[in-house]
Amino acid sequence: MVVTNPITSTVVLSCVSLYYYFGGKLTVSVSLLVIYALAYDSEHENFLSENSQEVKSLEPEKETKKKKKCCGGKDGGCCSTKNKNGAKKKEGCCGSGKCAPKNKNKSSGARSGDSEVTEKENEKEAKKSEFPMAVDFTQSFKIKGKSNSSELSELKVNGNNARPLKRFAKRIQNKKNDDNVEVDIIKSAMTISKDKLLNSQIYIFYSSLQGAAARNAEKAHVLLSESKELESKPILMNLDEIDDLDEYFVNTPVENALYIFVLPSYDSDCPLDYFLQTLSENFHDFRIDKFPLRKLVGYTVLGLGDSESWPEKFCYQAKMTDTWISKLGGRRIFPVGEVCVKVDGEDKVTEWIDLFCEMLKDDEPILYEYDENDDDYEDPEETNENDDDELIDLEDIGAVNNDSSLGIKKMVAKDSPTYKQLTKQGYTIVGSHSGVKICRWTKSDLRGTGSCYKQSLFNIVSSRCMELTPSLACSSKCVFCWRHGTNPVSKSWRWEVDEPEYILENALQGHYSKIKQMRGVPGVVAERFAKAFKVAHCALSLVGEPIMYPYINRFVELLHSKDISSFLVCNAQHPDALRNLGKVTQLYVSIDAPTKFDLKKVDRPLFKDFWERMLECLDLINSLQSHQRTVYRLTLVKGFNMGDISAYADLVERGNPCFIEVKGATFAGSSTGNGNSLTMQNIPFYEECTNFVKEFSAELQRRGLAYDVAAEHAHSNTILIANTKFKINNEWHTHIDFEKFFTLLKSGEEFTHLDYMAKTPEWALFGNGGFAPGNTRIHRKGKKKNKDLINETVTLPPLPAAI
Ligand SMILES: Cc1cc2nc3c(=O)[nH]c(=O)nc-3n(C[C@H](O)[C@H](O)[C@H](O)COP(=O)(O)O)c2cc1C
Ligand code: SF4
Repeated sequence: MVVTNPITSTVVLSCVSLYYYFGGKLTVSVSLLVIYALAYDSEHENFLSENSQEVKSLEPEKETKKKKKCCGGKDGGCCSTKNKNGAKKKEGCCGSGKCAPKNKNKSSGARSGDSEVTEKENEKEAKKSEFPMAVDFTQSFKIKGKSNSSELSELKVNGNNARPLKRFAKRIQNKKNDDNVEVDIIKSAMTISKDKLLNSQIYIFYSSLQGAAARNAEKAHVLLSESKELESKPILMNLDEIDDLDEYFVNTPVENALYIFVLPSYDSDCPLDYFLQTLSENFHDFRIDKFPLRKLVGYTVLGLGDSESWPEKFCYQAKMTDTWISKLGGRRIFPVGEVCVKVDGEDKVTEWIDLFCEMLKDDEPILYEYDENDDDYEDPEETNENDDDELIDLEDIGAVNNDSSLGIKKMVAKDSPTYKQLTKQGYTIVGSHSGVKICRWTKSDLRGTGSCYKQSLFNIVSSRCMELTPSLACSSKCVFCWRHGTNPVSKSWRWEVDEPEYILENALQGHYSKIKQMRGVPGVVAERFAKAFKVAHCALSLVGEPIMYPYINRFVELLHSKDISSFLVCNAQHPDALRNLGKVTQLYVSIDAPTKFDLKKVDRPLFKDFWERMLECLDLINSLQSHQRTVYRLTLVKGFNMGDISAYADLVERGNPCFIEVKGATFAGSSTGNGNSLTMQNIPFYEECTNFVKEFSAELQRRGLAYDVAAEHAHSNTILIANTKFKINNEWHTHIDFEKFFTLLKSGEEFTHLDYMAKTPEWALFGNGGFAPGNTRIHRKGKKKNKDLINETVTLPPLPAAI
């Protein structure tokens, strides 16, 4: 029996309850039911009889119920209710008010002949109706906007909504991030204008009291006038003779103007004061466009001064000019030159002008802003979101590649997600398996704010260092790796191989192109910038395992033939490659943990016999490769590998390296996606690193091993323990004499690490901080100063960001 009337349902339920209550006294219940039915019937005619009819006509009723729902048709769909005879009783549309014809026909034969007039009446009636209209709420859960059939089918096919919906959201997020990245790139790396710099009209402004600036401005004028590539002859102008400075510094004389300033500095009254005052006033004058000089194609400043007599105010007015022109919207297209007329002479001016002329021909994008924080580590969120969707573990690909039917593949093909990911992170992918990336220390050194720790420990100048790997693939997945496993992993080489010549040529090109982009960044030191175009060192590390590259020896030889020193870092997992390695300037072995158990935890190596492999490598360091300058690199991760000093000492005893470089890990964000669960708690403080090193050194000495703490670079939590054979006459010689290295190499004679060492400077010795003189230390906002590091630190006033 089907009971639909709510009152009836209540009565029946009551009866059943009473039946049970009275212990199955059916008679009582039935009598109560009959009494109620009689009473109800007298009030509602034929209640029982009508209900019995309803039961009989079950199928038509079903249809009636169905039609009470919104038809969900186009234009809002039609809603209708019918009376018990099946005739139209009430009608309403939940959307536009139009009834979809399909449903009209279906609902009843009586509807087929309805006229438009009737429809309108019905609409009115529906509006008057007190009953709520039926609404299909399933529509509310559909994804808004343009439907994407593939997304929807993905949702359907999967069956489990959680995962695809997450992926869907992720992709939307990716899209958003991609857009942001694009905007940022456009903002920070835009070229000056659509026109080439060579098509611009150059104005050379100078101011001079004693003639030096006038002479050098004239020199620039002559050199630029001789250039056949410049479309217009440059114009030379004495700032002090311009009647109305606004003609040039509020308005611009022509549309394609490019300004060069050749300026002295005077700490006493001079005409330049008026010029600088005018610029400052213009900047603060609310009636003037805030950035009037954005109309310029670009500008640059060459300062002349005297660094001996005015070290504190060296070229300060040239720097002020740079600041104001930039504040007024000018785009710096070349680093500010600072020439000391006493020390450098006028050759340096010529050098600056020559390089400037070279740069005019370049279409390379120019960075106008540079945030050092960008280089520290990638945004973990950004990296993580692609972990499971896009990045492919190349070990797995390797397995696929073993299928001979597929042939040898490229390690990182141009159209692969890994390629996209790595280039997004700033890598220049060279060929199919090498990468080059300008390191943050290179940028920092270019800006005069300090080199990396390898300068204090070994004499590497960061602005002349290229960071490169000939193998983006690695055989470990270290927890502290700043790539978060975005690089390919594999135990052995399974890919196409590029020739060393090709890699080096293109890597240098990629490196120089990134250096060029730095020419507009505030603070770039022109002299370092010029020298950066002659790479002197190559750090073969970056990401991946360089020693896996089959032609690593040929590659290193090629570097040396160009007077580029080689610093090769290996992960101690490839003893065969290490056995065959030729001479390198310095050979690193990463010792990421002192015990088998810890090493597995930290490095997550792919090899099952990883521990035996490492020990074999250490034996090689102590035998076949003992002629090399060998370094153990320890990366300290709190809670992972800082405990067992005695076990570390065992490894030192085994390999007997020249140096032990101890470095606190840097936080590269944590990522659960690839098992990297590091947090800031795992990053040791400098004091913890120094304590570790002192204990370590004491343990080595206790065993009769000749090691002691030698140098440091406190800024990057790095300390060097050296074998005391590098202490000559009680003075540490941990630095490298590069000239000597190349001379020895070219001589063809055999030589060892003891033949090209150089004295460690005072500032680099342990306890002195290791911050190289000639640089300005900048403390980042919010970063607590370490009381041990207060020597030679200056906090610079913020430079205006160029527009
Ligand atoms: C009185 C005086 C003050 C100076 N003040 C500075 C100074 O503050 N900073 C600086 O770098 N050079 C300073 N210099 C050096 C000049 O800037 C330098 O000699 C410059 O080449 C002069 O250019 P000019 O011959 O075109 O006037 C000063 C020189 C003099 C004579
Ligand atoms: S040695 Fe390494 S950290 Fe230092 S500048 Fe070169 S690439 Fe950068």
